[in-house]
Amino acid sequence: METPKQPLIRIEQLGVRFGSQTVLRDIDISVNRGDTLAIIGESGCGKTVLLKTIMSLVSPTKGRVVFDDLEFVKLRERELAKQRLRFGFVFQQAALFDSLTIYENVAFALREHTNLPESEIRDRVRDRLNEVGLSTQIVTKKPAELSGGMRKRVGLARALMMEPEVVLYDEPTTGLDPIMSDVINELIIGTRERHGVTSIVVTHDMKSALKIANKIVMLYPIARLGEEDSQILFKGPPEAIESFDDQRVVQFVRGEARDRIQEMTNNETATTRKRATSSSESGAVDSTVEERDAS
Ligand SMILES: Nc1ncnc2c1ncn2[C@@H]1O[C@H](COP(=O)(O)OP(=O)(O)OP(=O)(O)O)[C@@H](O)[C@H]1O
Repeated sequence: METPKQPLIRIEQLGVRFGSQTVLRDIDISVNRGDTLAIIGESGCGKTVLLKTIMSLVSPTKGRVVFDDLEFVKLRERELAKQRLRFGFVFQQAALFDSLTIYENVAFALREHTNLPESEIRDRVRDRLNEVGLSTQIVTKKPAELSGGMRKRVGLARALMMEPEVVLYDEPTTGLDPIMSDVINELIIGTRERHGVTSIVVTHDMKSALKIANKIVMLYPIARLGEEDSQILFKGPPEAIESFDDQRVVQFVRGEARDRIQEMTNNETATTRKRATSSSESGAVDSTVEERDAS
């Protein structure tokens, strides 16, 4: 009998806290080789923190992340740096070096981490740029001379240069028009098909999540949960999320605010009252309350 495949990434009972603020609580997720996992959820629920914890840029307060049987937090700096080369990142703002040309940006990791001859590096830069639909005519330009969509594609080309096994995307379609968003979706799908990479995509973009992912995890902000509630509202294939029986999930998928505006107003009023009470108790004048009331 065939032994079941071990997931490539195992996130087990993960918790992350910053001071008194708990951001992630009891998170269990497994990602198989070749999966595209989309992590969705409203602003501030901890998506980016989760991505950073996977890379050990943030340390867990509880639980662990295991990548290919390795716990990054237990590795020495040098070994950690080596293992991180198995990952590629596509950051929200493309995070290119402004003072470097596009060529220098895309070639950067190869120049830093390999002894490849410049001719080989040039060929790879050309191939990767072509793969994301960019011509080599842009190589002498600086990032500021490109559109947002072009910069994101340069960011993807750069992330692929070291032939990573896993690509992490943080909000890859944010700030792009619907056509360019779909170009990025197609590139994420194409990258997985061509290079067999495993992808983890943090996104607000439901359309994108439904199109690119074979697994979706929806997180919820801890502050809105009871102590015993699970922070993962949904975990499963995209086809199951649209008919999922949880109003919080339905609202997010449909992009409906419903009672949220009232709720935000109530929270704001409660905060203002609390400030007013404490300042009148201390005899001080609370200018914040006056400013808020006036607006
Ligand atoms: N290094 C840090 N120190 C303290 N608090 C942090 C740190 N990083 C993130 N946080 C807090 O953790 C919470 C979750 O942040 P995170 O960036 O993961 O949210 P998100 O779901 O990605 O939001 P968005 O969709 O708006 O990008 C926020 O309240 C944020 O202020």
